[in-house]
Amino acid sequence: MVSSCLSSLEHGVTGMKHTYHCLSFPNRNLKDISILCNYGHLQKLEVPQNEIKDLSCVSHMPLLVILDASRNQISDFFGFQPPQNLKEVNLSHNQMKKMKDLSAFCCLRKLDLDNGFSEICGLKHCCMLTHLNLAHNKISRISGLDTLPLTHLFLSGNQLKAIEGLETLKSLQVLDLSSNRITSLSGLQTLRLLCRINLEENLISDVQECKHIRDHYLLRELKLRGNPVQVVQPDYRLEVVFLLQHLTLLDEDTVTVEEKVSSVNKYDPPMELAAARDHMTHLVYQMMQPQVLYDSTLICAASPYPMLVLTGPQGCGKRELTHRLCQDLGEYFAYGTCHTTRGPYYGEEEGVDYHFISEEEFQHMIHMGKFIQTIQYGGHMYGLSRDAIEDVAREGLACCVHMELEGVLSLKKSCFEPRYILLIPTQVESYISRLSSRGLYTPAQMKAAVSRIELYAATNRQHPGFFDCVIPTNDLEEAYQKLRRVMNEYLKIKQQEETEKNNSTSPNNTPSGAHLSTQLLTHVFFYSLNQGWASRAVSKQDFLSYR
Ligand SMILES: Nc1ncnc2c1ncn2[C@@H]1O[C@H](COP(=O)(O)OP(=O)(O)OP(=O)(O)O)[C@@H](O)[C@H]1O
Repeated sequence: MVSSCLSSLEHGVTGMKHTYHCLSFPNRNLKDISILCNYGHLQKLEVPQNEIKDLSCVSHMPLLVILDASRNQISDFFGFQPPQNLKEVNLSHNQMKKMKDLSAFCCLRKLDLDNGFSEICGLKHCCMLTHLNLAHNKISRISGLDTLPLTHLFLSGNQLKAIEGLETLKSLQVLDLSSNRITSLSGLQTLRLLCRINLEENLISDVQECKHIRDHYLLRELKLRGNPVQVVQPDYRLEVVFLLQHLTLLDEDTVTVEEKVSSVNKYDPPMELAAARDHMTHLVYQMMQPQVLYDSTLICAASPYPMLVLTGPQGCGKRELTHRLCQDLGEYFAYGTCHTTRGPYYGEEEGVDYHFISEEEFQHMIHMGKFIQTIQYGGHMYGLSRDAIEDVAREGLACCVHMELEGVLSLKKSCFEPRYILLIPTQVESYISRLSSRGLYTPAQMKAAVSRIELYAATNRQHPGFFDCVIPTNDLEEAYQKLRRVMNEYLKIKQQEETEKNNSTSPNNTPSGAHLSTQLLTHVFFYSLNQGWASRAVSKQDFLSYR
């Protein structure tokens, strides 16, 4: 058969048989190709899809570079003398059962062995092997590949349960592990050059597994179709796109710019967007409630209700300063108690530091339209309720609260127009030692808090006027004195004290009158702030109309 093939091939070809460099006989029912022993100059031999059992003729082809004998009946693994330059061998779909030592084939670059092996071995000295196809075998553990310079590895259709033994394959670019029983992507972390991964038809059920390949900046194509994760996680695609921002193809579908934007907006929205959403949520829930007629405490067309917000990174001292200010200037300010889902720290009191409530209660309050703003911080919810402000306002006082930047952004969207004081640590070391001396935070929490200093600083730099005043908090006592000075100045406290002293002899000076005067000055303070810090007297009628 071969000879008839060859003679038909030779027919019309000039030159001698030894001049052939390439012979190709696919699917010709060839059984015996021993005649090819005479073709010593062959560089490429392609005899796929025949019935060949013996490849010993290859021993007579010292110049052979490419051999394709796939889909035959060969059972003898590499049963020929190694041609010195043999680079590509395809012996897939034959009847070989066991791999054997290929040290003599050290020039191999590409090897296809899609057979029935249960163990990988014998490749240790193939120090040029870059492409290896071991698909459709019975391999349950990857081993013996760690010394190879592989760039392409195909192990689909095996019995792998875990990705192990690949850690050292730092040159790997394309990896096919489809149709196995893999549950985790752990083991791929070190393979930073990967640009294509096929994990179809496995047992991956958690999208967070993608975190193992999150830093693979060259990764462009990922296939995860046929894994439980697609069923279990309804937003699977968006979540994968969020975790792997560099992907261009997911499950063979192009990852669009719109998908990338939606995924970021969903899983890590920019602060402004989160604040807008927060504001919208509370507004909508509030509007969905049966109409409540709030007393006019918080509503005044002429000027907004006075509020003071101390903001800054966690543990910078803003809470202590807020409490102290409300204590010292109790005739002007009262503490607006927020709600939180975190449990009380040692020494914290219900209603004093926070209203400590459960997650369900918090959600219920959101749905009842109770909050002005909320944030999630450190895994807990925090929120400022309208009632908390109302309680203070009813006392005729200005509400003083402390909050993180996200809360400020949300509050700025509301009808309230507080004054914002930024308290910022400028000496990181002393900030860290203050945080650790509280004994409340894990190193990760402290790291997160420290990283937010720059967030505040950048906001202050990039948005002049965003904060009304900035006070460094390296030394809390100094910070408080500065805060008091600012407040005294705003409130014209000296001037008021003198006025009160002068009036103390006046028969008309009733206690309620004094209280009113305090309220009036509070109002003056905020009114003047609204007018660009210009001091201005406000008439009693003005004040009463505000009340
Ligand atoms: N309603 C709110 N909106 C936004 N941020 C808030 C709100 N209530 C509290 N926060 C802030 O959430 C952060 C965490 O509060 P928490 O009381 O758990 O922290 P802390 O460790 O005691 O730190 P701090 O001393 O700064 O309050 C703090 O920065 C706090 O100011």
